[in-house]
Amino acid sequence: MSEPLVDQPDGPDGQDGQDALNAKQSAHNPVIDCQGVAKRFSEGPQELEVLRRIDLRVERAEQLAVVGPSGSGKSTLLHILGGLDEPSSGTVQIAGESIYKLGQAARGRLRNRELGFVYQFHHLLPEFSALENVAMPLLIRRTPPSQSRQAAAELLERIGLGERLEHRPAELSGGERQRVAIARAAVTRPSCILADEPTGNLDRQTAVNVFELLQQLNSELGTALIFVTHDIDLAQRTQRVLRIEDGELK
Ligand SMILES: Nc1ncnc2c1ncn2[C@@H]1O[C@H](COP(=O)(O)OP(=O)(O)OP(=O)(O)O)[C@@H](O)[C@H]1O
Repeated sequence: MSEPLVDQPDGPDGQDGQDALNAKQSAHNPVIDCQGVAKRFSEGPQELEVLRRIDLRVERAEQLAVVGPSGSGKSTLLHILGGLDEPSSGTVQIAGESIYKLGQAARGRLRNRELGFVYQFHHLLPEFSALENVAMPLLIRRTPPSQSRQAAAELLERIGLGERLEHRPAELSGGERQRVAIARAAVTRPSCILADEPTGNLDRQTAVNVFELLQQLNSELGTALIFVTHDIDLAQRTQRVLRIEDGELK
């Protein structure tokens, strides 16, 4: 996947004001509304239909898990919902805006405003400290550096990493790295965090801790959560569990 983890700023001056207006107007829409989505991949002469007839509304502050066998299309669905991979057909609205009708720059801004992403592997920048990694999405939005660092420090302290601000990823445990990655996704106060097997690489207790952090952000900040997982126990602890089977949501 070639999309950056955090979107680069672009667009003419004055765009920030337009984006703020859009954000205000869209606050009453579902976070994500996906209708009639299908996804086909071409494999030489053959076509692989991974998803078909997917209808899904994710409301503000909702939490849901997506489960299904390996290769059933969970990650593909998450990428489509997150504006990272265009569906073959169907529509995806994020905060009321049809993301795939937008150009790349506006699409990036909408993603940056509304969504945060967490992956199985943390994808933190190795040469930067935990604090700098978490501040990065704010700096990219042109938030002043002192304000970005303060917001990052406050969030890291809130999630129990106040003693690790200056540590680089290599100096953190696997669970700590993943918590930093979650803080990076949450620091912009997105409407929704899309998490693709965020606990897949962790031991049981660390996985539970990381999952509970996502739930804490959901309840304290009202951030909706879409959680792709193979872990049925954790999935059952979310409000709603969706299963992908034969390319459809059950
Ligand atoms: N870019 C692509 N080109 C061709 N086929 C693809 C592409 N991306 C995914 N696929 C295929 O789509 C199917 C679904 O893949 P996906 O990664 O969404 O499954 P998944 O449910 O997330 O699997 P896992 O649980 O193993 O991570 C697989 O058969 C995969 O090979």
